[in-house]
Amino acid sequence: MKQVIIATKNAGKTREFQALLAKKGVEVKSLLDFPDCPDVEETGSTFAENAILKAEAMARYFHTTVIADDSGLAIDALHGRPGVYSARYAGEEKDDQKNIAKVLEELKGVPLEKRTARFHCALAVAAPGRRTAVVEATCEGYIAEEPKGENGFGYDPIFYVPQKGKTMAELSKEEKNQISHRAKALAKLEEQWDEIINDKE
Ligand SMILES: O=P(O)(O)OP(=O)(O)OP(=O)(O)OC[C@H]1O[C@@H](n2cnc3c(O)ncnc32)[C@H](O)[C@@H]1O
Ligand SMILES: [Mg+2]
Repeated sequence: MKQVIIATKNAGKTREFQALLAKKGVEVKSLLDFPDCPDVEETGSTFAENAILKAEAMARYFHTTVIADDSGLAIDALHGRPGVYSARYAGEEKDDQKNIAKVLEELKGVPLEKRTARFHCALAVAAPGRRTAVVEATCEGYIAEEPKGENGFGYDPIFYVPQKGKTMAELSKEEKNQISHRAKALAKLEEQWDEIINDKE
């Protein structure tokens, strides 16, 4: 069985990688499968730096190739916030509802045309003794006036995708995986794929 470790403790990201990589016949393990693995401090100032920190720490820990995802939402009217602080925007407890409420409060009274935003995803591939590779992608949209939809995770209920006429949380998993920042970044790893996967008996 082909396998890859994604260095994330986020259940929503894990589900998306599982769906995206199932098509290739690759089994995804995330850090949720390894409850004892250490936390990595995200001290970088960019998505790429944080993805590299997480990937390299976990490649050392597991002695094998890992992919890390650092992602978040950049809102133009908020000068790019929440940005690299997306997970903890409303506090250390990483509460999606509180993060959404904080963003909507900050954007109160801002008209739709000024509510432009994008999701960013940086994926770092690290392996012991190898130079770490990074790819990045974005997905453009608007911040809705109120949350809508039950699918996805994080800021998906307030991220309006104009070409679909829906929020990201109203899209099916398959639809999100056709357009998302994460899917686009993963596609950029296509050429390196044979070196990334581990063959397990
Ligand atoms: O660091 P790991 O363990 O991967 O998990 P995390 O949740 O802390 O992940 P990040 O540090 O990359 O923070 C990303 C945050 O940005 C948001 N985010 C990222 N991708 C998203 C997506 O596809 N849809 C909605 N929100 C997303 C969400 O709130 C995440 O918690
Ligand atoms: Mg994190």
